[in-house]
Amino acid sequence: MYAKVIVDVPAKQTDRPFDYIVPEPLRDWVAVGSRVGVPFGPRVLQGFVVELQESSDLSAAKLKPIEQVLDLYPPLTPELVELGRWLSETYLCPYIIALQAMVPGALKSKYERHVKLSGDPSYDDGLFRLPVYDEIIAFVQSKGSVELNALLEKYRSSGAAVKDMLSSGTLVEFQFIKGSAPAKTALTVFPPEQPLQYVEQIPARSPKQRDVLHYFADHPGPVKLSELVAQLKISASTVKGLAEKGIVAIKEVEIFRDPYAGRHFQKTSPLSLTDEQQAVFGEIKESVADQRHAVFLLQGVTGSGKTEVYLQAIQQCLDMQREAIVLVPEISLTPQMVERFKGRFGDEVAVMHSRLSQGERYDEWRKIMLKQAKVAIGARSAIFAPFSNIGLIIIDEEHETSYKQEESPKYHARDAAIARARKHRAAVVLGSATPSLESVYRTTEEGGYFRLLSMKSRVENRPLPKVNIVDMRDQLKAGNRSMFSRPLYKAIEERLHKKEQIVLLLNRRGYSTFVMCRTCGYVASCPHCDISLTYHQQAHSVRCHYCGYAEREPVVCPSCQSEHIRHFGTGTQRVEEELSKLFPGIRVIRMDMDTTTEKGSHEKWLNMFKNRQADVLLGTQMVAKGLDFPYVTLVGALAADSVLNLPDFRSAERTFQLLTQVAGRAGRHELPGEVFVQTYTPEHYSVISASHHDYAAFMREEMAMRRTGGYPPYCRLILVTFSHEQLQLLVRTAETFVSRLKESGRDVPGMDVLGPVASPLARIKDRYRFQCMIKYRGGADAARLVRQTADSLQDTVSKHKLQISVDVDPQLLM
Ligand SMILES: Nc1ncnc2c1ncn2[C@@H]1O[C@H](COP(=O)(O)OP(=O)(O)OP(=O)(O)O)[C@@H](O)[C@H]1O
Ligand SMILES: [Zn+2]
Ligand SMILES: [Zn+2]
Repeated sequence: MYAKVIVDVPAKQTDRPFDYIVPEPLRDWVAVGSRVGVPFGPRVLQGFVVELQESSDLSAAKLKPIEQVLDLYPPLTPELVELGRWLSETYLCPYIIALQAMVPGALKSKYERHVKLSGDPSYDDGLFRLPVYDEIIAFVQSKGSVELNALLEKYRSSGAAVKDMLSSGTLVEFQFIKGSAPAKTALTVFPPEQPLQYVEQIPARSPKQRDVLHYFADHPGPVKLSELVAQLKISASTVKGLAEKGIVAIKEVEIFRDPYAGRHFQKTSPLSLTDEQQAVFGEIKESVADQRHAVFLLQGVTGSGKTEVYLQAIQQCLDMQREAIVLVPEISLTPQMVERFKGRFGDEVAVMHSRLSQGERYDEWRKIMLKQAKVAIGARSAIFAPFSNIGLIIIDEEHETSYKQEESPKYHARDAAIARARKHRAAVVLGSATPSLESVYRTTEEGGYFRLLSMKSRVENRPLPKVNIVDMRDQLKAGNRSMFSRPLYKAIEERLHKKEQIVLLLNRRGYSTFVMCRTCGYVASCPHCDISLTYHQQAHSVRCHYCGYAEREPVVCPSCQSEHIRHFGTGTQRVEEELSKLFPGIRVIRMDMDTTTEKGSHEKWLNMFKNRQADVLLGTQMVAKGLDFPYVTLVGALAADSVLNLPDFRSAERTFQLLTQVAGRAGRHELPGEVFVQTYTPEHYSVISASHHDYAAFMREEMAMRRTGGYPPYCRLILVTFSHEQLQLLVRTAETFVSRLKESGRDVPGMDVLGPVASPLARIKDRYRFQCMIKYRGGADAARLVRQTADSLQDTVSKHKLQISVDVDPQLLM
């Protein structure tokens, strides 16, 4: 038997399957999707089996055997192996990168450098050696092989000897693939069927052993040894004594690290649906019941009860013995959200997100693999949950940009979901109050086969909050230089008085705090990137958000030596300071990148707010999504235009989405809500239609703009970014690329190559950046040409370490 293996070398030359012999003893272990160790040149590399064959086109004499199989069960299903191919072709990345993206981090290849003895250690070359040489030889021999770092650690003062032995060939180095992430096990006690039957056999001087038997009489079934010991206040040797007598058995059993262990989830039952919910649910249910592939775009206003529809649709799917995946944006994957799913489906839910430790993530993934979980809920990468019988995939807040991965493979989870659902004949539900234009377009005859479902009112006909637009230019004219307009100020005062709660949104991007000299206008900027440094209060430092460069906040201007240099702008920290000044005693919770890095902090803040230990929840986009707190009656968007001014054709869409989402946090329960949107561009249609909750009006206007401008969804885009330290070489390569692509794309209808131009972020980490944009309609022709053209520049690229990055359907144009 032969296997085709994709090896772990993400380069153009190796981006194809290589044939290997499957040796007899490994036959039962190797399957499509197995992770294997294979010899490749002088090394042993990790790879994935993508095909098995009875014969090979190459002669067996030329082929090498697979050396090891790394996991008990293949980490990828054949369907995922196939999806990997689709990802690599669609998003133009090496196949291995796509395959690795689908397995948990704990399984990503880790190579260790090991050493072993080259030959017979007793061989004496007659040369004088320090005694430590013999010690090292004896040590390595006793172990067979040793990790190089461990050896150097042990013989710390004899590093030179080790090096010497490596160069003389006494020791040889080889690479060793670290095997599968260790599953965690626990000693577990298995009781006999009739525990009390054995009580007589226990001598009276061992009353504790009798206690154990009585315990099992009341609690039949296996129990963790540690738990039993703690419960009965006995020692482990008591239980071992019983095991030696053959009364109980102690075995090592695999356990899952449960990130939600010890947490009780209130069991919930299905709510009776509103008419609108019922209508929507009916359609989804039918498609799930018929095992028919369909994509539904569910547009439901904030608070219309989309989540309840998801829950009932999942129930339907589980009833049919099929599995479900729920994607939510990372920042909405709050404990509140998890609770709603765990509350309904209990232990059948596996949760996958980046705040879990690698071990926890791995165990959640294994629960799916071993069919102990039927529902996977997680951020983007949960779309690769290794289920084999998917009935339903839900993508909540489908418009979110975080569904597009920024690193290779630059996939969009929405399209990966559709690709998977097709194979499984599953239904896809894309839910949002503000669906993306791309998805809406695909509900039209011209654009695709999505079906539009909508829910226009909130549950129990609660009114949507009243939204007031505040023109900040008027505020300035009236002499108010504060970041709070008069109306918002009054509204906050009133809520504090009534002990109601407030959510304040400040979008960080474009509004972070920078350091400027008032005398000469100097702005502290990163020496490696073309971007200003951001002020951080805690360390009194300034930092670059792209490369991590940091320095102390300057006290004199480096340019003119003036002392009038200080931090400016309205970061969340400044808003917090100003709030405390204006409203002494106000209790503020600030949620941004700085306050939520610690594990569990996100949850802690939200719990405090939920328990009304704070008046204000202040934050970045994090506070705009998914939160459902009954006492929030006021929402303020402090700088609504911060997104609008970004150089991106989606800026109006993003503004509309953000304002709608944050406004949706107010008045979701009995108390009515009110919203203030502070802006310098109150006449903009995205601001006006958000204030009227008028999605249709926004959509009409925005679609027309895109059609005229020739932007998605009326065409598709590929963004190609070039980067290098030398500007000239960079520009020359980018120009060659563009002219070659134009030449080869002459006959592709509707293809347009723009650029090259300097990227909006013109330099990162000392590398200049140029980009070109390809607009096209329809099929994969354009993508194929882009790949070919990039490949034709391969020589320049590898010779000068130039980088070409290709982004199909880009979400960020920086
Ligand atoms: N059929 C129902 N009967 C009673 N209450 C319901 C019903 N459906 C949902 N709710 C409640 O209404 C509130 C809003 O529902 P939910 O959070 O699901 O809305 P949503 O559409 O997901 O909102 P958003 O998009 O703003 O997150 C929740 O508190 C939910 O428990
Ligand atoms: Zn200065
Ligand atoms: Zn930098």
